[in-house]
Amino acid sequence: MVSGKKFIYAKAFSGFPTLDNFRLEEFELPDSVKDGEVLCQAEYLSVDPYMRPYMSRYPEGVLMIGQQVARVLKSANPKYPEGSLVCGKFGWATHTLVKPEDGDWDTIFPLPELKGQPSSYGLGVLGMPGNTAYFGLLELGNRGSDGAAGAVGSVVGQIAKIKGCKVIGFAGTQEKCDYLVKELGFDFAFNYKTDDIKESLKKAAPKGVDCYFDNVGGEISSTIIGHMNLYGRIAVCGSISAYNSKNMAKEMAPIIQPHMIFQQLKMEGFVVTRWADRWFEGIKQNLQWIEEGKIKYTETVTDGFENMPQAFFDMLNGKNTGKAIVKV
Ligand SMILES: NC(=O)C1=CN([C@@H]2O[C@H](COP(=O)(O)OP(=O)(O)OC[C@H]3O[C@@H](n4cnc5c(N)ncnc54)[C@H](OP(=O)(O)O)[C@@H]3O)[C@@H](O)[C@H]2O)C=CC1
Ligand SMILES: CCCCCC(=O)/C=C/[C@H]1[C@H](O)CC(=O)[C@@H]1CCCCCCC(=O)O
Repeated sequence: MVSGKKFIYAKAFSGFPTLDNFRLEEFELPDSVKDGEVLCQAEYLSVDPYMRPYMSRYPEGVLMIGQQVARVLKSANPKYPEGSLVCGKFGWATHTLVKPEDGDWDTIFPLPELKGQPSSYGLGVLGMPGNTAYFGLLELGNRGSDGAAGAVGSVVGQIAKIKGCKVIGFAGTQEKCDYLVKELGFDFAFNYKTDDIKESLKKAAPKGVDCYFDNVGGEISSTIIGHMNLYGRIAVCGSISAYNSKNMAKEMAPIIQPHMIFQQLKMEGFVVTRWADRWFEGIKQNLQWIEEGKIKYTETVTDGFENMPQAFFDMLNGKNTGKAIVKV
């Protein structure tokens, strides 16, 4: 018998996740596939911030959610030949039997041609996080990012540079700040754990901030918003500063409304799937920028499927630079 492994969401998250929240199980793989079915084997799995807040929508006992790049092991579906690579929302599992339906690209789609870039980039700059940066920035905002050294923020800042903006990033270590400025070409990067946000902004943006790409929420965001110029724009992408809170709805941050009113700011939240119909445009453009050397990208790779929870904790703790990935 050949078996696969999967992580079950065993106990609801409360505060920062722990090993108790997960249970590793084995399951039997089918010997063959039926008409239309595909059996996939994970090669790379993604650990993302959304997994922490999104799991509150699910009961205990379900498979942990998530996306992966997988190889087709067995196929009875001509769109997914054996040996080809797919991107699948298959959860934290080493193997997945799926029957792709027409139009259900959200569950599985063939990994696009990445022209020699690592297939794992399909979970990062050439996938959901890269598209979040591309559409979120170009459709809703511009310039300035926090959570800047991660999968989304690192691309946001580089696209903003491509578009001729002055870019300021915030990240949690001096090494990440050095990486943003020296490697990625940000104009300024500050350590939000040690630098005073107001003083940093006075130095880097003495005339104020026009646009803000918000990945973190909370006090830092309120401070940045308080430094924004007339008619400034805020793209609200995430609020990771509160994802591990026991009660996110009760988190307190300085009130932003007076500044929003007097500076007549425009703030808009988004989920990247809003641009599902343009998904491959984002991937194609980010790939072109990588090939032209205009976007640089890095990953923090954890080896071993069994280490999925640890990789998840590490990402939430800021141990990753660029995209946090698990290699099976
Ligand atoms: N709206 C949408 O459609 C999407 C939204 N998102 C959001 O974008 C944000 C970034 O995601 P992604 O790039 O994948 O993740 P990252 O690769 O940036 O990883 C998460 C990072 O967040 C930082 N972080 C952790 N805790 C805090 C905190 N309390 N305050 C500030 N920073 C913190 C850490 O870096 P550090 O060392 O700097 O602290 C960590 O490395 C998240 O909020 C996510 O939910 C992502 C995809 C789609
Ligand atoms: C307060 C929570 C904000 C979370 C913001 C965020 O990170 C959103 C990420 C989504 C993105 O917009 C598109 C996605 O793919 C991310 C979420 C995917 C959830 C899938 C859940 C279903 C499943 O896999 O079973």
